[in-house]
Amino acid sequence: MTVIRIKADLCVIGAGSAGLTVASGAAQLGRKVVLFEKGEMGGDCLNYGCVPSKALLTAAHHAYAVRTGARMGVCASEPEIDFAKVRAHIQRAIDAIHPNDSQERFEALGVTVIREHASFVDERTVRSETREVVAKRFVLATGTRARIPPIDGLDRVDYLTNANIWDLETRPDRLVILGGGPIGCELGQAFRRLGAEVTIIEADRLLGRMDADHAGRVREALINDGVDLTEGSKAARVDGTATDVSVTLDDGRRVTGSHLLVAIGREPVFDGLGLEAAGIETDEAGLVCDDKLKTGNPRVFAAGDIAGKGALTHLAGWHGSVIVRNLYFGLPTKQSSAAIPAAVYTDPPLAQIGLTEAGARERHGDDISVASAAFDDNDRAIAEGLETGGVKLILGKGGKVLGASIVGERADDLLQIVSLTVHKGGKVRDLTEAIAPYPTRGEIWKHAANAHFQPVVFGRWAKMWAGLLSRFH
Ligand SMILES: Cc1cc2nc3c(=O)[nH]c(=O)nc-3n(C[C@H](O)[C@H](O)[C@H](O)COP(=O)(O)OP(=O)(O)OC[C@H]3O[C@@H](n4cnc5c(N)ncnc54)[C@H](O)[C@@H]3O)c2cc1C
Ligand SMILES: NC(=O)c1ccc[n+]([C@@H]2O[C@H](COP(=O)([O-])OP(=O)(O)OC[C@H]3O[C@@H](n4cnc5c(N)ncnc54)[C@H](O)[C@@H]3O)[C@@H](O)[C@H]2O)c1
Repeated sequence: MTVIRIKADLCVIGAGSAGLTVASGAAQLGRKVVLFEKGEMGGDCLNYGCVPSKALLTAAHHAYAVRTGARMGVCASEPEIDFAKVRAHIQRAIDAIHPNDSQERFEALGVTVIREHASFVDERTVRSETREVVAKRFVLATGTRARIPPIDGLDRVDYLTNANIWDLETRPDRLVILGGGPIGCELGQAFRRLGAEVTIIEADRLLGRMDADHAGRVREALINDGVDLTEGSKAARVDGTATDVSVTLDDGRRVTGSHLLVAIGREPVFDGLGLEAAGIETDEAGLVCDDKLKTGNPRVFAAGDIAGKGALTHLAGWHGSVIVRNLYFGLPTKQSSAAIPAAVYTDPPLAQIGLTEAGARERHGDDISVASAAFDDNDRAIAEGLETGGVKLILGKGGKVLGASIVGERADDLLQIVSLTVHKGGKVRDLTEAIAPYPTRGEIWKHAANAHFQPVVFGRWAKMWAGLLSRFH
């Protein structure tokens, strides 16, 4: 086969959230961009991650609302789940978002899109089956895939991962999930609410990176939903077939199910990338790169999951933006300069930004304080009958907001109110200043901030001052 040679300003490998952000930014700035994608445009987020999982959860939460409406006088019987229609709803969501990430859109932006596997042949050349690209700069954005642990017998069972669970034509009857991270919790709750029996096996504690108290609210919700949850035990052995699995735990207990989902974390995708030829080093997390995402080869940058700095779509987008700022705007930007929020879309959802209480204590000892408020003291939450959860503000010296965590209805969106304060290095006082409409859940941040100032605002000196002023008014 003849190989066509191309010269470009930028060559991007991987058309997921990270690669697409860099490619569109550079192309809109008039750079000649070549983008390689060996699989689906849009990568994991659109096809096997965020979008299908959130669409599945939405269907599951509808089923839950039908089941529990009676407490508000809306009576309905147990919902009937048509799994084919649930799948159609997921596909509709993917199809609706697809045009943003499509080959056609990127070609219209002027990007040369090549749907082939790419690999380095030397420090500044990438080759695929039909093309060879020599470029000034390269971005590796090849993502991650499910990490498969070396558990005895696992390789003899047709287990599921986030990549193939969307192919199931019928709902699993009894789903066993290895891992109680975001994937285990979101998919576990979704399938449970859609009628499956679900067991989650978590080696440590559920949602271990999130605030422990707030993660506890998600734990309670999963247990109330009927999820069978085991924390602190690992799978030691797996037996069975694709539709009849048995997992033996390290404490000797046995868990059985019709399907097994492995969701214990991610591993970087380096396959056949020719990294040695390009002089690029790797470690367990991903490509070794500096704070501007430059690898050991000064022409090559890492972006998204493969950079080993976290696995989130908005982080991948931020990486893309950091690279475009540095290369094409001349704005020196470090990837660590932004606080990255995270949300888990269970019911209740859980979200956080900056340091957790535990992380802040580890770093700053007793120099921190925590201001909190609960949704059972928020009028909107009470009116909705959804009072679970609350917020925590983690405060450093001078009231600087070091971090925030929220659990409860719409926590994912509500976090954004405080995200700006954290991002700008703001103080707790900033949260007391804006007036929130009543009754909204967002009032809760002001409530927590006010709780911090309560002893001062209504303290002894304040009373004396008010007494003095009242003599003149
Ligand atoms: C079930 C699940 C739910 C998730 N939910 C959320 C969520 O709600 N919110 C959130 O922020 N994050 C979520 N994530 C994480 C999010 O999906 C990832 O962080 C994001 O997709 C990473 O984007 P990326 O561009 O780094 O990699 P990817 O999206 O993995 O894209 C990499 C692309 O590179 C291609 N590729 C690899 N090697 C080559 C090669 N040699 N040549 C050509 N192409 C190649 C691959 O085919 C792939 O399309 C979820 C993940 C999963 C698994
Ligand atoms: N809402 C979101 O933003 C969202 C949703 C899903 C996934 N994601 C991203 O995808 C990444 C991967 O998700 P994940 O849930 O697979 O990974 P994770 O690393 O976040 O969680 C994996 C969990 O599995 C446990 N574990 C590890 N080995 C185990 C074993 N042998 N047996 C049982 N448990 C074991 C860990 O203790 C951990 O709690 C996340 O880190 C996140 O960045 C994000």
